[in-house]
Amino acid sequence: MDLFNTQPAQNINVLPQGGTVNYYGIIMSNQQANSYYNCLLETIAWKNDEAVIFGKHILTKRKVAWYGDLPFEYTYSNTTKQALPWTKELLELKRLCEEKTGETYNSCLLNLYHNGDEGMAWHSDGETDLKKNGAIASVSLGAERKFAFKHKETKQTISIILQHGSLLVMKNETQKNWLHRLPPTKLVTKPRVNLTFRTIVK
Ligand SMILES: O=C(O)CCC(=O)C(=O)O
Ligand SMILES: [Fe+2]
Repeated sequence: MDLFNTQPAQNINVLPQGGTVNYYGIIMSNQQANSYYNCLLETIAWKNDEAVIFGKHILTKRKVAWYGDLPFEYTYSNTTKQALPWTKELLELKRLCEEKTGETYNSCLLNLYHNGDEGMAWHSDGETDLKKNGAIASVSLGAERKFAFKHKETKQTISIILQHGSLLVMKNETQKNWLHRLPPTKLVTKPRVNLTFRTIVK
């Protein structure tokens, strides 16, 4: 028994209603987290994210990558990407998430935020080829960042700090009822890598 555990318990829902978000806290040793962080920075096929906004092609500062079991096509921000085959480290992290959450995943979207200038605006992960109400497992490596939820109707907001080597899971009706974002901040000068393991249905 961990008498001095200061993390919220993983079976506690961070959301008060309309969805389930479990924060598991740090799920690996600091050494493991450092080594995944360094390795992913070097081995992932990072690309500036392409988005189409009002018909204009733009490149975001944040970098992204998309991996999966099959060369799935994945459309978001009005552009289509094709999944690359898993790397050794991504498969290890996928299995760790599956073991911790009791769910399975077949794809992973990675984000690289170079510093606090880069973030992600309010959205929900409701793309049509994602499994409806499927779990999304989010692993954070590198700089600690704030992550926030906003209820679509009540506008209630909840925020949480995502630590180096931590796991957060969003499931059930979270995407239907809540938006989430990674707010930009002047306080963070170091990179953060985020991996979201998802289930694509075709
Ligand atoms: O960087 C994060 O923690 C969240 C990323 C996210 O919401 C997404 O990729 O859909
Ligand atoms: Fe998201």
